[in-house]
Amino acid sequence: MKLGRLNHIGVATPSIADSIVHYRETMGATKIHESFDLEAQGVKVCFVDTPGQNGTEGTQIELIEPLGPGSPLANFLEKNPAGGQHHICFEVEDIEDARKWFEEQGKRILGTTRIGAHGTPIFFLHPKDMMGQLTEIMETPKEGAHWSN
Ligand SMILES: CC[C@@H](C(=O)O)C(=O)SCCNC(=O)CCNC(=O)[C@H](O)C(C)(C)COP(=O)(O)OP(=O)(O)OC[C@H]1O[C@@H](n2cnc3c(N)ncnc32)[C@H](O)[C@@H]1OP(=O)(O)O
Ligand SMILES: [Co+2]
Repeated sequence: MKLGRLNHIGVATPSIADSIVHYRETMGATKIHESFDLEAQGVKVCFVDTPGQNGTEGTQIELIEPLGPGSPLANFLEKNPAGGQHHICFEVEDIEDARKWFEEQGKRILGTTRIGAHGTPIFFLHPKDMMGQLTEIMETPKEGAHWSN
């Protein structure tokens, strides 16, 4: 498996509305997308784009707020009521190859491969197996490709 670009940093927040004000007014972000509900993942999502430099592609902050009972963010926000950095997400060319790569190393994969907020397949790796970092792996978006659960 070859590691691809950093797609996003997931930031848990008790209020996307408050976080938008923070990113716009304190951080000077100019490209903040409309938020949307991702019920299957138990989160409300809002992307904040950060521009690239010297020809490199920028990346995104993925603001996530709990949605509904049993959200995967519930415990995290209980421990960190103000929110904070929750996960990092890297792209890979082939999600099944990546899954095998991590499985062969004995890393715990959290649940199934499913469709994430960017419309491509994703899976999560347990933070305790990943140097303390909850890690999301996502297949690189490809023109014309369409995935569904
Ligand atoms: C927007 C959609 C999608 C996308 O397309 O980008 C997303 O990003 S969705 C993001 C939200 N979804 C997920 O996080 C799914 C995967 N997460 C999980 O399966 C669980 O949240 C978890 C990581 C297994 C934690 O489960 P939980 O029930 O909350 O367990 P604990 O609180 O007991 O935690 C166990 C242990 O792990 C530490 N921990 C928990 N979360 C994190 C974290 N985000 N980063 C680092 N460490 C984390 C926690 O502190 C516990 O450690 P100890 O206290 O030492 O036991
Ligand atoms: Co994510």
